Amino acid sequence: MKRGSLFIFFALVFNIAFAQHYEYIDSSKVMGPKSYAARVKQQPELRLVEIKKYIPAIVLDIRYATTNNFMHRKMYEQGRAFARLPVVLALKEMEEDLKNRGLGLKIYDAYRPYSVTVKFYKETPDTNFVADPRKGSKHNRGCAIDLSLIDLKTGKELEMPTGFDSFSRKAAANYPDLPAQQLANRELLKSIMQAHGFKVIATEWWHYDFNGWAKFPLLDIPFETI
Ligand SMILES: C[C@@H](N)C(=O)N[C@H](C)C(=O)O
Ligand SMILES: [Zn+2]
Repeated sequence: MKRGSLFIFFALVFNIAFAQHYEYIDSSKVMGPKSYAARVKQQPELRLVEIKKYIPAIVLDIRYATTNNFMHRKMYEQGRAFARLPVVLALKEMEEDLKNRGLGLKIYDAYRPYSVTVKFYKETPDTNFVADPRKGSKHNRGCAIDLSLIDLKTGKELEMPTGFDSFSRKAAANYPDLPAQQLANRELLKSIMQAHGFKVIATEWWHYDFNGWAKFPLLDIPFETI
């Protein structure tokens, strides 16, 4: 065998041996760090960016970087929030609108690596509240944000129907039987998010998908490599 062919042969064997394989999905549907880097070189306008860098005043409460979450353990090494550039630009516009009303944003979660979605599902296989890893989550595409509103004067969250990740009926985006102030706050969040290109999911008042999410592939990239 010629040297060139030998090199290609070993490169292929190496790739097959070390490529990431997933239990629930065709592995070619999930981008790892290498293929993501190649893709964003061609389309930098679709890259993941750190939300704080674009919106410094945004408040982060990244629950999966703490033990205060439904898994009761740290799922992320770092309490950081990333999303695709168009998502972050929409959030930035929204934050500017909100500032004029004395309100701000608090983020609980944004881009989430696919392998974390798999861990969620294995422990809580309830697809009302946790994405099915056969399809992946919009979070894995860098196109979903879990968030709430805060009062800029006090820094406190506006009163909402439930806490974050309360996997209950009351958490539904249209749950009707609530105190007037909670309903008003939830609906305010909904109308502002809709006006900026986001859509709430039926089961969780805090979870918003960015319109056009389907053109962004699923990713499994740790925060440290972004
Ligand atoms: C786990 C919860 N915060 C969430 O994001 N649920 C949706 C359905 C998801 O996993 O995409
Ligand atoms: Zn979510």
